[in-house]
Amino acid sequence: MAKILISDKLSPAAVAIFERRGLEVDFKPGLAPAELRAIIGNYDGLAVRSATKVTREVLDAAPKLRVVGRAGIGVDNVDVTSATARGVVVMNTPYGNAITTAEHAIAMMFALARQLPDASTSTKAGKWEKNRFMGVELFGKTLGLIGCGNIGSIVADRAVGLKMKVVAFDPFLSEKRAVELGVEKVELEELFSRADFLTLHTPLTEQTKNILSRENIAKLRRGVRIINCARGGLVDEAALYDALKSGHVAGAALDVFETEPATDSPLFALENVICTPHLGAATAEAQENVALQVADQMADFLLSGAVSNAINMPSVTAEEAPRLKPYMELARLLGGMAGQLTAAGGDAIRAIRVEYEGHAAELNHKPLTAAALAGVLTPLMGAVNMVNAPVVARERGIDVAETTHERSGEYQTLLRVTVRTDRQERALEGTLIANDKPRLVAIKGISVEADFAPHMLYVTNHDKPGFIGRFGMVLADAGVNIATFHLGRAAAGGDAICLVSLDAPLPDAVLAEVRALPLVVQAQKLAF
Ligand SMILES: NC(=O)c1ccc[n+]([C@@H]2O[C@H](COP(=O)([O-])OP(=O)(O)OC[C@H]3O[C@@H](n4cnc5c(N)ncnc54)[C@H](O)[C@@H]3O)[C@@H](O)[C@H]2O)c1
Ligand SMILES: O=C(O)[C@H](O)COP(=O)(O)O
Repeated sequence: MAKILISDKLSPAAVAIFERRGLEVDFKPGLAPAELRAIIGNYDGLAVRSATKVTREVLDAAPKLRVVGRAGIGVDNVDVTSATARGVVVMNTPYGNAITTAEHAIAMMFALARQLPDASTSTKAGKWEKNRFMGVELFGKTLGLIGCGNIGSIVADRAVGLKMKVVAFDPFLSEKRAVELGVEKVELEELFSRADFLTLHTPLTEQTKNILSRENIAKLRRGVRIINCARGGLVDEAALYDALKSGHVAGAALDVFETEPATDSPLFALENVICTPHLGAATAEAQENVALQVADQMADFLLSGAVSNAINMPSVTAEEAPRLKPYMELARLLGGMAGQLTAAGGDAIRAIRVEYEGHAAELNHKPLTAAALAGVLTPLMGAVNMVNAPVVARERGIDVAETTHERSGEYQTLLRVTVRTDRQERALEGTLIANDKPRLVAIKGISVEADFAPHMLYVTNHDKPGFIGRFGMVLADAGVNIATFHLGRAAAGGDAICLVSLDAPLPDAVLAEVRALPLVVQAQKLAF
C-alpha cells in the first residue's frame, strides 16, 4: 500500500481523503529539515504547503518518492528541477485558494486606504483619533496589476466592481482577455506612472525577482500604495523602506517577505505598513479546497496513474488513465526494446520518433511519448521514467518527434518507435491485442508478431537454409528451453529476424555460441 507523508498543516480533510482512497497516511506538520530527511525514505507521496522546503537533499533521501503534492499554488519551496531529474511528479492546486488570496489583496487595499489596523489599535487603546485617520477613496482610482493570471484576474474583477480603473502588465495577457476582464493592458513603465494602488500577482521567477527594484520604485507615482500578496522577493524591501520613509510611497501592505517566517524587519517599525504572516490562502474554505484537491490528485496518481495539475508532466485524466494504461505499457516495451538494442550497439542516439496510427492517433499521446522515451533511455542511462525522460532527452540533444496518422494500415491501432543513431535507424512497431495486450508486430519494417516476455533473445541473420536447425541445437545443448519462437524476413534469402522467448535468462556463454553461428549478423539478449 502506498504511503503518504503530510509535513505541513493541511486541513484534516486531506487525511480523510487519503484514508478513504485506501492509502496509508502520516500527518506530521512542522518537521525540522533533518527529521524530514530521516523519514522521507519510507514514503511514496509527500503533501506540503509552503513551510516544508522540498530540497535536493530531501529528494536524495527519498528513493521511493513518486509524487510531491503542493496544497496551494506557488511551488517555489519545491526543487522542481531535482524532482524532475529523479522522476518525481510535482503537482499543485492552481485554483483552490485563488479567490481567497484575491480577497486578501482587496482587504489589504481597503486596510491601506483607511489605515484600518492602526485605527483599530488606537480606538481599542481608548484614544478617539478621528482626525488622525483620514483615508482615501478607492472609487475612480487606478489599480496597477502586475500579473493577471488566476488571482490577478479575480482582483481585477473585484476592483472593477469597486469602480476602479485597472491597468495590467502581464506579457501573457491577450488583448481579448484584457477586454473581457475590463482592464487596460499596458507596459510596465506606463503602469508605474499611472497606478494609485499597485498589486503584485506573479510567481517569483528570474524575470519577476525584484520587479519593484529601487530603480522601479523611483518611477512610481508619488503617493502610490503597494500591496504584495504574491511572493517576497518581488519587492526590494530595503528600497521600499526608504521610499516609505521619504513619503514617495504612501503605504505598503505585505503578506509575503523576502525571508519567511518574517519575525523581524525594519518595515515593522513604519506606521504606513500593514503586515500579515503569509495569510493569503488562510481561509477555511480555501484550505478545505486545496487539501481535498491535492489529496485526490495524489491518490489518483498513485492508484491509477491519472495526472492533473502537474508542473513537470503531461496531464492524464482519471477517465483516460485506464485507456492509456495498456498503451503506456506498449510504448514502454517498444521503447525498451529499441533502447536495449541501441545500447548494445554503443551508438549515441540522435533522434527518437514516436508515431501513432489508427485508434492510437486519437489518444492523449504526450504521456505515451514520455513512456516510450523512458523505455528507450533507461537501458542507456539508468532510472529514467516518464517524468524525467523528456528533460533527459532534451539535455542529451536528442530530437524528439511525435506524429499521428489517422488512417490505419494492417492494424486498427499501432505505435511505432524509431530510434536514429549516426549509423542506423531502427523502427519497432506494436499493437494491442484484445484491447490491452501489447504485441510486437514489426522490427525495421519486417513483420514479426511476438508477445513481450521477461527473457528474450533477438537474432538477425541471413535467410539461408541451416540457421534454424543449428540455432535450435545450440540452445538445446545448453539446456535452454524455448518458450515461443518467431521468425520474420524482409524477402526470401534477404535479412531475417528471429525472436525467441526463454524460460530463464540466457547464459552469456550460450549467447556467445549463438553469435558465432554461421549466418548470424547480431544476437542480443533482451529483458522486460
Ligand atoms: N499570499 C499567498 O498566500 C498566496 C496564495 C496563492 C498564491 N500566491 C502567489 O501568487 C502567485 C500568482 O498566483 P496565480 O494563481 O495568479 O498564478 P498564475 O500563474 O495564474 O498567474 C501568474 C501570472 O503572472 C504572469 N507573469 C509571469 N511572469 C510575469 C512577468 N515577468 N511580469 C508580469 N506578469 C508575469 C503570468 O503570465 C500569469 O498570468 C503565485 O505564484 C503564488 O506565488 C500567494
Ligand atoms: O502559493 C500559495 O498557494 C500560497 O503562498 C499559500 O501558501 P500556504 O499554503 O503556505 O499558506
